[in-house]
Amino acid sequence: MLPNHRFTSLPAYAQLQAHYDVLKNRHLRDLFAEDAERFPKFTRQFEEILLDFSKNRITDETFGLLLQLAGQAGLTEAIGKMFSGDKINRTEDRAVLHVALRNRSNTPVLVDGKDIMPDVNEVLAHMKEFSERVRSGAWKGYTGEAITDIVNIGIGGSDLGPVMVTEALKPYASPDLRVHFVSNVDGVHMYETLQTVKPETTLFLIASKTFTTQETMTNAQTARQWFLDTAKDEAAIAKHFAALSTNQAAVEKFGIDPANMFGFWDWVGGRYSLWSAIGLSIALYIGYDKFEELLEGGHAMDLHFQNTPAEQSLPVVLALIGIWYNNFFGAQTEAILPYDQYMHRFAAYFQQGDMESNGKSVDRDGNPVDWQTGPIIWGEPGTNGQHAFYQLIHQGTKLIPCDFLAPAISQRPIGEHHKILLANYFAQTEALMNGKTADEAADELRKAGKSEEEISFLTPFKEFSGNRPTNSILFKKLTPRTLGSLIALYEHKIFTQGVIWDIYSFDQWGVELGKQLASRILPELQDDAPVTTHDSSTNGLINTFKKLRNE
Ligand SMILES: O=P(O)(O)OC[C@H]1O[C@@H](O)[C@H](O)[C@@H](O)[C@@H]1O
Repeated sequence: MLPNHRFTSLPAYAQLQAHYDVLKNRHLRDLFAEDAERFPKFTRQFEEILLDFSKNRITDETFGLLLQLAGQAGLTEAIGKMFSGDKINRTEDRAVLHVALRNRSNTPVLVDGKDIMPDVNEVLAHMKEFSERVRSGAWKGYTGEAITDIVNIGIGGSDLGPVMVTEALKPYASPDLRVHFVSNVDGVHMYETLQTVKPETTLFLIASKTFTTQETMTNAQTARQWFLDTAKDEAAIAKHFAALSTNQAAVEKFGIDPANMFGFWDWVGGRYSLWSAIGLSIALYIGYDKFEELLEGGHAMDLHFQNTPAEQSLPVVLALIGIWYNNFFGAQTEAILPYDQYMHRFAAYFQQGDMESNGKSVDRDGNPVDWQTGPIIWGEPGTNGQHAFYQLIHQGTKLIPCDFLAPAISQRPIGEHHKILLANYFAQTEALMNGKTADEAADELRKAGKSEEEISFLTPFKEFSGNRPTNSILFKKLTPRTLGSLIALYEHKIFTQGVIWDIYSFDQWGVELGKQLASRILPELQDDAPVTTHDSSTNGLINTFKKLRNE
């Protein structure tokens, strides 16, 4: 169990509050002018990843106080508890051990006194053997043809991680194997996917920790039926369906051969499960060796998080900077902006990772919090975002801390593209920091030949306040190892913030109510009788739906 504390009662909280009152009016331009050492002081390196957090509204004092906050919240102890298999997911009475899935050191990890590493290694060996057979063409479909298409059917954590990673690591993929993801229960998603594949050469992965999720089970049944419409023989299912799950009984009931089941455990949270059997689509797509490199990258970041003092730890730094804006500046959101097209689902992945983990409003004692917890996470790849929503980041009324991520080496070096991309990457954080003063804006207008009257009208619109904070994460190349480290970096950032905010980051009760109500409503949609069992809005909507579908 994690020790409880009131976030706002930590001594450093009050000190930070007082410090904020002084610092809130300081401009980053001045902080840089006063301190030539900001870059060396506020950068941290991990392998081929550089984190520059110097363009944040912090001083040495701020950073020192934030570190004290982490210390007072018992971060070191909490990290120890997670890695040692303590049941820190208290409301579900579970350990939190996605780190064991990528524990390449293979040191024993105990849950209820039993070392779980042999089980982890056994599933990995199964994934290796299976993915190698499929990729080499040794695994045959029911007509004797090799597999050309993988369809992963899953949702939430059983979808977003594999989608994000297979997109990010596309350059490592086999040209002979396509991978598709069906998540939405909207039949359109399944329909469109099935248009592009053939039953004889398709392997379906039914990815569900619980194997009860309505969307996934519905999609899986549809896929099964579609397959049997052609194959005609239930025995053929064994060659075309595999299950990634913790629920063996439900897998068998569905009709999947237990030999094609890849298990994992209740101590793997859905949104932390891409490292588990849920990552089978990744192993199939990029090959098991590359999947292992991804695990190694995650593990290297785990060791860094465990063994590095807080002030040197990249995840801790990211977490503290986030808390500074979230809890003192009142920022509501954080943008994740990768300057790498292959990372186009990275922000979407961490929408679940962060918002499902830290979107909580009771503390670990069950009392309502009176401080802000998890931020709204959003983002799109640069440079697309620049031409869409950056206007608001530069000149809007909201403070939006941003993470800018970019590789030094492109996976696809074509002409001048990467230099242009990176010029934009560097320019944006510089612009957000410095802004443009009214004098600078007026000078530019004067040089462009505008009249004094035009200059005085236009200047306020052309002025940029600047002082808008960013982190820059610059890495050498988006390899499987680096991606693994980047994912683990954000995972541990989320963990650190949850510890400091005194909330439980590894349950997700907030998703249950909607599920319950949907299962109550579904039978009501079976006929056309008007419903009266809900509030007037819900009744009205359901009854309008029933009318519209029959017109
Ligand atoms: O893998 P399962 O059991 O089908 O669950 C899928 C998703 O279901 C959602 O309800 C949960 O909020 C997610 O955390 C989870 O990843």
